[in-house]
Amino acid sequence: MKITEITIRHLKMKLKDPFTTSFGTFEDKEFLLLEAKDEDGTIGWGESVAFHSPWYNEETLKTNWHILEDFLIPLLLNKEISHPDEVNKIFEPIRKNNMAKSTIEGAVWDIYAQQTNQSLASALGGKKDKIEVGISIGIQKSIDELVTIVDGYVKEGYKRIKVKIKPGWDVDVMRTLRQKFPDVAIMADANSAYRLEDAELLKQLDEFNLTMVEQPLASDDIIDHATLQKQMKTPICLDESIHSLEDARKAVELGATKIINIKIGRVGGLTEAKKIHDYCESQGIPVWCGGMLESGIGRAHNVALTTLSNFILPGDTASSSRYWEKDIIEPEVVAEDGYIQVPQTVGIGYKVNVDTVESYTVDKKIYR
Ligand SMILES: O=C(O)CCC(=O)C1=CC=C[C@@H](O)[C@@H]1C(=O)O
Ligand SMILES: [Mg+2]
Repeated sequence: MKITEITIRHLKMKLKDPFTTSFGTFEDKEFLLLEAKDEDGTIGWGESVAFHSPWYNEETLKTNWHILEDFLIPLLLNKEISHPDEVNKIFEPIRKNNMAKSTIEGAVWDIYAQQTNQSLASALGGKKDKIEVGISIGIQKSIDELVTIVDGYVKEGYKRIKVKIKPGWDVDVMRTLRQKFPDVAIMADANSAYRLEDAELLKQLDEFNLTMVEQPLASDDIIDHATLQKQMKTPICLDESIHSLEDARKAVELGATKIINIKIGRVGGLTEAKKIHDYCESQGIPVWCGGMLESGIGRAHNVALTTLSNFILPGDTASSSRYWEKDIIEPEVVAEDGYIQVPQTVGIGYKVNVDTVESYTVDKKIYR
């Protein structure tokens, strides 16, 4: 396979529900979409999960465009490759910038799956024909509002409820949710809002039988999470701290985590995501697929990855309709009673509606 043309588009899609983070509240999702064409004219799609601002990690939409245009595309364009696993090797001279690397590698995987006449799930070695999914809910104005939202999603059949916590919005919130929903799988995502000094407070969460507490401490930490895990019954799940197989190995060996949230973009692509999955499986560490408010293309990649055997916990890949009035794929991703049927057609398994893509496109550049 030889990639002969790449198109980068900057899309701006209005979110149905504003997304609140430590950086503020976003009404829109702005992200890069990458369309790769090979010498036979086969087209593959990849999505950058880098946000418009560097609040989740150091990458942004603009840094991704720069790294893709000035380094990754020149390295890959018109180079003969036989398998997507080679892309990581070609990108080795470029440090970090995992989300930029993942954007282009995902498109190569899509082309490879089409050329080998199989679904992306099958190309990755996935066997499931449906995947279990949960829902991630942002911080709300009041606990009552949160309870109403959770109630709606539980009634829709989502298998796991993820809520964000931060100092002042944690123990009381989780106590109320557990009282209202005694039998629902509930987890908390702290997005590094706490310090090791908060251990006594975090230990209070052990009372609520949570499935996990995600990334309670610093986004570049492993050692303090190991200290905290020794003091908590609730399993710690790492997200932002894990950028590679090596990070996962060190975290597991140090006892810093009992569960890993795999996000394809954060770890540099599907090849590395699969390596982390396989290592965790060998160590008895369950994994699940995190979300980054993806459009249908990133959502499709997440669905395919989640078909691998050790994705045994529900992920954050909810229905397209939770995020978008109109997604850019047909059919849209639909979770019914907490399950998504895995498309068996070749490639990512969903048709990309290019007219809809163009309707959301605010900037575009073609590289040959
Ligand atoms: O895609 C989804 O719906 C999940 C989004 C989500 O929970 C997150 C996205 C990015 C950073 C965090 O806020 C959180 C996470 O850490 O998983
Ligand atoms: Mg997280």
